[in-house]
This record gives sequence, structure tokens and C-alpha cells, in this order.
Amino acid sequence: MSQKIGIIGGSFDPIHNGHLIIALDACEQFSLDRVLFVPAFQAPLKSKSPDASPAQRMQMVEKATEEEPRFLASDADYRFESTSYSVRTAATLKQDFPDADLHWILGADQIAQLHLWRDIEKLSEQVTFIAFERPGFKSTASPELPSHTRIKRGKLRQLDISSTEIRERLKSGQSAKYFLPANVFAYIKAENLYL
Ligand SMILES: Nc1ncnc2c1ncn2[C@@H]1O[C@H](COP(=O)(O)OP(=O)(O)OP(=O)(O)O)[C@@H](O)[C@H]1O
Ligand SMILES: O=C(O)c1ccc[n+]([C@@H]2O[C@H](COP(=O)([O-])O)[C@@H](O)[C@H]2O)c1
Repeated sequence: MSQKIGIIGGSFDPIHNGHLIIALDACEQFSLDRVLFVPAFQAPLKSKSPDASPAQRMQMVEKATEEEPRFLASDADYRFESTSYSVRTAATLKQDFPDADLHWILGADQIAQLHLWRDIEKLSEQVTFIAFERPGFKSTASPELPSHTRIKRGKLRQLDISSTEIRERLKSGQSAKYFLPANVFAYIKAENLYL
């Protein structure tokens, strides 16, 4: 039987408990065998480059995922040092896992702009999307999406946490201690990130 593999792509600048909780929810609610966490070299619709380097973001993802056997860090987007279009990520992962049934996990902010993703026609053939709500964002998909786009909805859970808030808290001298795994927080402090 083919493996059901979840993919969660992101800038992960830094990875936080919101990412980990939606990945776990996706695993449990849709019986995924594993979830690949794929740091984007540069996310396509973000004008700003990440604050942390690609290597630092990968280190944080590896630390965050080390204790859950179903979670795995993937360098699928780092193999090309250019803008990380998901259609290419999915094709790369299809080569790594030829028999896999791929599910792309994402939050409401991305669902709302999914029709703007590069070659969404082709990506919609390659993956099923699993969408999660997110406070402050409408999770309505655009009618412009191709009709064959499959979107499954995760059970409602609102996680008001973002990498932006974590970066801002650290910049202003507040703690971000319980927003992300303790080993990732320790790494951020050791590397003097986001100051
Ligand atoms: N709290 C959350 N609830 C639901 N989905 C989330 C949440 N945080 C992130 N995601 C989803 O995880 C994926 C990766 O997100 P990303 O790495 O850009 O984190 P972010 O918190 O949105 O970062 P930033 O604040 O820098 O934009 C995206 O699909 C995003 O929608
Ligand atoms: O392929 C696209 O055009 C595309 C547009 C926007 C976002 N994505 C992917 O969605 C993931 C989350 O992106 P972001 O902006 O929330 O960090 C990340 O893996 C991006 O590569 C992909």
C-alpha cells in the first residue's frame, strides 16, 4: 500500500509550536504515515528574506522534529538555491518517494492565496491539500482555483502563534519560551538570533 506523506513547507524563521501542532493534527486526522518539514530556501510570496540563515533554519527544524518518529526534516527545497516553488518541491519529493500519496499541509493565510501559487494546475494534480484555520485569516479558497484542486479541512483549532510574533518578542526583549520547543529556544539564544 502507498505511504501517505504529509509535507509542511515554510520559512520556519523560526519553526514554532503552531507548525508542530498542525502537523500532528494532520497525522492523526488523516492517518498520515509521516510528515516532512521542508524549509523554503526563499518562500515565493514573501518579499522579505528570512532573518536566520538556511542552515540555521534547518538546524531548528531538525531539533524541533527529533523526538517525533513520524516527523522528518527534508532538504528538498535546499537542493536548488532559488525561490522555493511548491510545484518543484512536490516533484522532488515524488522522486524521493515514488509510491507516496502526497498531502500538502498549510494554514489559512496560504489557502486564501493558493490560486496565486506557481503552476497550481499541476501542483493540484500532484498533492491533496490539508488546510487549517488560523486566527486573523479567512480560510476561504478562491473560486479561481482549478476545479480538480482537492482541499481537506483539518478539525477546527485556532493557534494564535506566528514566527513574526516570536521574532518581534525577542527583538523587544520579551521571552518566546513556550512558543516553540525548548531545544529550539535554547538554539536561538546560543546563536543570538532575532535580537
Ligand atoms: N498558527 C498557525 N496555525 C495554522 N497554520 C500555521 C500557523 N503558523 C504557521 N502556519 C502554516 O505553516 C506554514 C509555514 O508557515 P511559516 O513558516 O511562514 O510560519 P509563519 O508563522 O506564518 O511565519 P511568519 O510570521 O514569518 O509569516 C504555512 O502554511 C502557514 O500557513
Ligand atoms: O509555489 C508557490 O508559488 C508558493 C507560494 C507561496 C508559498 N509557497 C510555499 O508555502 C510554504 C509556506 O510559505 P510561507 O510564505 O508561509 O513561508 C512554503 O513551502 C512556500 O514555498 C509556495
